[in-house]
Amino acid sequence: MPKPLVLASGSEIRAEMLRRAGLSVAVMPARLDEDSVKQGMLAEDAAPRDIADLLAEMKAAKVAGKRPDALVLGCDQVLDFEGALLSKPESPEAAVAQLSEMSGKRHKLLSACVAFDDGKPVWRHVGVVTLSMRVLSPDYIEDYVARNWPSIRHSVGAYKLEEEGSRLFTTISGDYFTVLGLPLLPLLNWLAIRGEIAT
Ligand SMILES: Nc1nc2c(ncn2[C@H]2C[C@H](O)[C@@H](COP(=O)(O)OP(=O)(O)OP(=O)(O)O)O2)c(=O)[nH]1
Repeated sequence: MPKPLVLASGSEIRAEMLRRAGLSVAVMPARLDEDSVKQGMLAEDAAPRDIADLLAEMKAAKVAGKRPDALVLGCDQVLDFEGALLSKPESPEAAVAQLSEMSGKRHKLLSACVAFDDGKPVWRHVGVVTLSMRVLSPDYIEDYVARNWPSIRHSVGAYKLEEEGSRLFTTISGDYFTVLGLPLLPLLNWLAIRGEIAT
């Protein structure tokens, strides 16, 4: 009998991706102090993928205790730009500065997902995508942020690929869903193998 699925994330796009795939999912955001965990791991020179993986596990663990009956998914996405870990821009000005820095260069998005069952981690995956940003004019960056701030403020890269953000890139090497924040295909593969979803 398939177990109930709980997404320990406040990310609308993650819930939307799962629901659009036909999965019934309950949302229970974990509400962690991510910044202090990130700062602690960066102080120990942790790799971006390890930071994303640990945060995803911590979010899943926090909610798994409340829902022992369910499969609980914790997620986290980090942006690796030339070895630095960027976070969601806190203001339109910060978004303009971040996009200006990334213009004409490549960065990576790493989307981690960890699944808990019976109070312990039973599956994990970190999806990695390399994005090549085109050279953007300062005027366009200003206009782009002014037009899209209410939407892009929730994205770690200050863009949404499924919206005007697609215009920022010349190539993307990796999985579309991973850019949006979830390694959806590996997750669906695992759920199918476990018999949690029909195929
Ligand atoms: N719709 C959309 N969202 C994006 C895109 N790129 C990144 N994101 C979002 C996905 C996540 O919601 C967010 C990454 O931040 P986090 O991994 O910390 O998740 P968030 O704070 O949203 O929720 P959570 O910490 O899981 O409760 O950025 C994109 O291209 N499109």
